[in-house]
Amino acid sequence: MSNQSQPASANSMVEMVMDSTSGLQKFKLREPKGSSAEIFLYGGQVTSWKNERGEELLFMSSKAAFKPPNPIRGGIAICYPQFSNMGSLDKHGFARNRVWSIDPNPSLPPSKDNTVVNLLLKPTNEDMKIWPHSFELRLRVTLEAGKLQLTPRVRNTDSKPFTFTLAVHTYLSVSDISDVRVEGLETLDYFDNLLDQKRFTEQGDSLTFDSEVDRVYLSTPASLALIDHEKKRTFVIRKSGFPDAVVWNPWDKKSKAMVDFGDDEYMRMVSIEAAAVEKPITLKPGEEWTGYQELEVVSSSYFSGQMDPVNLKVKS
Ligand SMILES: O=P(O)(O)OC[C@H]1O[C@H](O)[C@H](O)[C@@H](O)[C@@H]1O
Repeated sequence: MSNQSQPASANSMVEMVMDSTSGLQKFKLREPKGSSAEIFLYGGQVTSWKNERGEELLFMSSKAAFKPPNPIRGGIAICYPQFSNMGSLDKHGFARNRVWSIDPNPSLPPSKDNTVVNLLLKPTNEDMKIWPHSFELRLRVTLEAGKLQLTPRVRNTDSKPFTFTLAVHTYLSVSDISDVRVEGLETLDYFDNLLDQKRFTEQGDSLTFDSEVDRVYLSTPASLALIDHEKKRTFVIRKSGFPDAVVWNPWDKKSKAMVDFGDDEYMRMVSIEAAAVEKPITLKPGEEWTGYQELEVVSSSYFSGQMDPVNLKVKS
């Protein structure tokens, strides 16, 4: 068995277990300070990230179907090789509907504490029929105290170039959608998926929610922040390799239309996704692309909406 099933250090642990409810295989990670994460081989999907007090930081729907070939409604999914309906494939591509494997050759330097899982997805013959490009999609998930890091990589193992879009579809858990704000998107242009992907410019000081939101923000900064007033908690989303950021909340009507989502669950989640959407990525044979998304959770007492997400300081 891979060394990923062994204790990584004295107090950190990576083990592979069978999820008793779904019968699917998953990794359980625990780092020395006591925070934990779970990653399913199905979809390469992160389904849980808990702080050291055992509080869940990601949103997972109570109606999520852990039954292939359905995508899992919540956690963090990799949308590849197509974001949303921007191509001929089913929405968000097929990576989230496939069983990934353990990456035998992650070829990345080991991380400090080593609470890491390395996954790999290669196309099947069936996949090649709908998307005829040979690739290796890797995902490294690293858990540190207060931080969850995802490093997706795509290698072209074909003899001709191919082009893809990719998003790290992250459902963050919030106390009340009406009481949170996203900072870092001010003055940016976005495509509004609710208005035929027309381009607009963000006018507000920060993004708040009082109706359905489904936007692709363009040329976004390396850090964004989601401030949860009631929980006095801030998620900092740091990213590289991803120029865009998708922000999504289905609100009440769409929630009712989704079979794997509770009618009121939109109140307790917001999806913020590091994404490469506006300018699809082209890889020549042998080339590799690397992206990175880090989530950090910090306690916050910022009520002014004036936080600088890069430095985690209140702007003067
Ligand atoms: O229902 P799903 O296929 O999982 O997609 C859920 C959502 O994902 C993204 O955030 C898109 O921008 C939305 O348009 C979509 O509704």
